[in-house]
Amino acid sequence: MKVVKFGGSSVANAEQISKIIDIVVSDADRRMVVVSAPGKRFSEDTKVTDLLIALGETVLAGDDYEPALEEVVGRYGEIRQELDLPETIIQTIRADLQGRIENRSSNDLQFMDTMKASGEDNNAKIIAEAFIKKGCPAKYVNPGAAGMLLSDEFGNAEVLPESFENLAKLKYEAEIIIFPGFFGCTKSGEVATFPRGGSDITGAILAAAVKAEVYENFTDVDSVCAMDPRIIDNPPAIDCMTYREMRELAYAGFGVFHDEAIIPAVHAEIPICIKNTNNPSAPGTMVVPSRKPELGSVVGISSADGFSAIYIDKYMMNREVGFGRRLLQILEDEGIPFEHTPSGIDNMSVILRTSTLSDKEAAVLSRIENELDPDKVVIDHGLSLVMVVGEGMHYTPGMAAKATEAFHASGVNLEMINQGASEISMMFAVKDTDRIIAIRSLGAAFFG
Ligand SMILES: Nc1ncnc2c1ncn2[C@@H]1O[C@H](COP(=O)(O)OP(=O)(O)O)[C@@H](O)[C@H]1O
Ligand SMILES: N[C@@H](CC(=O)OP(=O)(O)O)C(=O)O
Repeated sequence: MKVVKFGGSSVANAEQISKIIDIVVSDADRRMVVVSAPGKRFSEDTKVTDLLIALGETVLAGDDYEPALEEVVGRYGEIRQELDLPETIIQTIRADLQGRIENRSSNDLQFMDTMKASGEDNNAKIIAEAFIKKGCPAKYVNPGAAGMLLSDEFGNAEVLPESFENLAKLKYEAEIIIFPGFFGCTKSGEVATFPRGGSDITGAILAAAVKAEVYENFTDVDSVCAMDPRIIDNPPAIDCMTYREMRELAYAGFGVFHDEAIIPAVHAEIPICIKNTNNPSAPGTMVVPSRKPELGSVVGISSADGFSAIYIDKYMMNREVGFGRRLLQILEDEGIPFEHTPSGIDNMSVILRTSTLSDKEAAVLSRIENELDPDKVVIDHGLSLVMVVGEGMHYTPGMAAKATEAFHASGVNLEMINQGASEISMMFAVKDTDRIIAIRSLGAAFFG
């Protein structure tokens, strides 16, 4: 059995939906289909999830939400018309959205999740109808009813372990399952969503639950590229990579696959194949537990902006037992996760996502000053992380030198390096303004 996930670009309009039906019916093993909400039909278009966020925010602001609601309904209306499905579907979708608004929770985050989740939920219902109309027995399955249980961190939920056993039962269904991605429900029955891009996570959970032979993730590129194709023209394609490589690259900027979607696949050892809905015969990129890399080879280079660094200097820090723990405790108390902590004998830095600091920055600074008595503490913003990743980098001398020479030659100032924490990656922090040039210079150094 194969679990297949189609991203927003693959289900953005009737033409794309017709392609996904052909892809599914062309292989009898493709029994479970996870779908996203309609994505962008052209580059300046707006994803339905973003329209739903705008609708939810209009409702919360107490403004007239009818135009925003009609814009969402209009997107489904166009799909329905082109697929020649009954008009009643659109009335049902409008009533569904009205119901979500009228019965809204007093918890704004939970309400927003209910609105966001409707994107995939209503699309899955339409797509199931489209399969049936083409004579292919298919069935919409509601994630909550099927036992996709999530934590109650609305907008950032995680799967609960019992979900896997609940969802395993779906493999006995006779029809092709059409399963909306991106959401599930909490133990108390409230809708909760994964982080943005989370339909990839739904697909991986289902694949692990039913012990699929492969998790096929269909998107709009032939393969994962060694660098973001939006930054570099014609980057090399990746035929095969490991879970670890994909996780590291996805975590820092490879938008093509969600980094958290790797975990369920790793646990169940399900290979992932990333393929193109617009060119399904292309082999795609395989993501597998292990591979034999060429020594010294790099598989990919990714980058992401939106990071900050806390720099702390304190003479004799190395003698102060518990300094690091107390620093991290302050972040824990404030609910701030950290990404990297490079340290020296008298200094320690913590890299974190700027969005997680938000309004807590002053409190964090004052606690560090009062509780850790540093010689100096500063918080720097506007940083990007650049990751160079490859199983082949392990035990290969000269990899960092090659990267720093490339930075030097292109005038990129390095703010921080973290090498060795992970044996398959090097992390470089640079100013946001240097990110693109940093990627291009590394690309030239490692891929020619
Ligand atoms: N390293 C990469 N390789 C391929 N595509 C990438 C990479 N980094 C970013 N992308 C972008 O990811 C896009 C596909 O991801 P996404 O928009 O989430 O697709 P979907 O609509 O299928 O969910 C591609 O169109 C491409 O622009
Ligand atoms: N629709 C959701 C979830 C998702 O995974 O979408 P996509 O497959 O278009 O990345 C989002 O936009 O975040």
